[in-house]
Amino acid sequence: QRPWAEPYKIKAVEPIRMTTREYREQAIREAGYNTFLLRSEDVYIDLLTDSGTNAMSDRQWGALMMGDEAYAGARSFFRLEEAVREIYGFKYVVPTHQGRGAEHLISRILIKPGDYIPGNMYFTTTRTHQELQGGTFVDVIIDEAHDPQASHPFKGNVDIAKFEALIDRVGADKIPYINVALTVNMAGGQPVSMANLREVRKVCDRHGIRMWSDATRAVENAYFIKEREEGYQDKPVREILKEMMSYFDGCTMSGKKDCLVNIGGFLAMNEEWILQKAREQVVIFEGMPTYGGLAGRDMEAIAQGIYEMVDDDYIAHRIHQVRYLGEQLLEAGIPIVQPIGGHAVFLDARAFLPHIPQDQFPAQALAAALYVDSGVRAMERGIVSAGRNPQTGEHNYPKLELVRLTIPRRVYTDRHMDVVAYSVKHLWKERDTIRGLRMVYEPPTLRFFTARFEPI
Ligand SMILES: CC1=C(O)/C(=C\N=C(/Cc2ccc(O)c(F)c2)C(=O)O)C(COP(=O)(O)O)=CN1
Repeated sequence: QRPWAEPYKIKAVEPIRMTTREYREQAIREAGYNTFLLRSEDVYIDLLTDSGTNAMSDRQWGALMMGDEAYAGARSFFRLEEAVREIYGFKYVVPTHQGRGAEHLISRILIKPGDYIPGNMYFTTTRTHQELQGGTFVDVIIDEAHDPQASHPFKGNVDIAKFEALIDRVGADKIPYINVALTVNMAGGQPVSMANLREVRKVCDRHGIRMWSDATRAVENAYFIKEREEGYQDKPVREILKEMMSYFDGCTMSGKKDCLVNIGGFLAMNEEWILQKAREQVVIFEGMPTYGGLAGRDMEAIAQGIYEMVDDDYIAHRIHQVRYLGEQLLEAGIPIVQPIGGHAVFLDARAFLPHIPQDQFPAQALAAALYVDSGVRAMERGIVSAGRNPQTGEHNYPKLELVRLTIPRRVYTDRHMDVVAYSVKHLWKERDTIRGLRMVYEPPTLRFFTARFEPI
């Protein structure tokens, strides 16, 4: 079996350095045991996020020089529009500074106070913008998604019965749209099948409910359909993505993931009245509709990234690199979310640290311990990220208490993955020495970004 190699060669490098353990113990203390508060220069291998941390290609860097910085009607906007039309298939697009800019616009346009927005598991910024408009997020994902060890091939699927039960309970006129995330970040980067998209479309058509996508990692989703769904093995990912998006009325997009850029996003749609509304709103919050908070050069980079992201060799390598890390941990008997997701390996912190109760923040403690052990930065995706219930003020207690090892695109080699695996295996042997944390500073919203902790 010929070994996998990256389908690219390196043209520029950015030195990284390993620090000492005592240095890292000091650094994590100063960062309040919150990996978000570490300085990048103190991080050896940065697996905090795949958002905006991807390497651009020579063509993308070259495209920056072609950026048209005209305030209105920039050429670069029309190149972005053309790429979205060709690859995603939507008629209209409004650029935004990043994904949550698009979430903000669509929430303001479609959600009225008292509305319900069903979705396949929550995402932090998505739910926050729905709640800011007086909407209530309702989780309609299949039960398997909440079980880290359940090995369902499409754990991101919408549970049609749950969706229809919500419609029966509150009425279709209280549901402006269903938000289908492709893939489902908080479930472990899990995909939705094409068959499920068709079923959701049928329910939406029957009740006149719009079908919206959070298409942030839709190319990874397309790759899983190619691998796992009958009839798609011989189709290029580009074709699978186009079919997936054809079931939707529109999408929000964080270009910082699939589209291989460091900043940027967009709202895309097929209905002209939504385009009109988005153009009215975007000038208030992001900028003219032909730049939406982005420089012309950013739009050029996104357009080029949209063409590169559907290259079959590129996406196959991307998915396999994540799997390469996950499989090493599975071989060592380390509990991770299965099947291995598209953008990250998720450690099951509840199973990793059964001696730490959830309100002592096991995933937060594990992420901090990993950094001290090896300078690898991961992200907490458990009770801290789940925040508090707006009605009761109580912690939300998610079933999934996870540490996300998120692999940026085209940045690290498999040797970096070996270093990460070595460190996680070492921690696994020493897991009984890891202690719980108490939160000593808690911000009111999206607390995980800036909260501070101390060891108990
Ligand atoms: C599926 C989806 C995302 O993954 C996403 C972002 N993701 C990030 C950055 C991040 C966001 C929120 C956090 O709680 C978080 F800790 C990390 C991430 O690392 O995964 C956005 C929003 O896109 P924006 O970041 O371009 O605005 C919308 N939809």
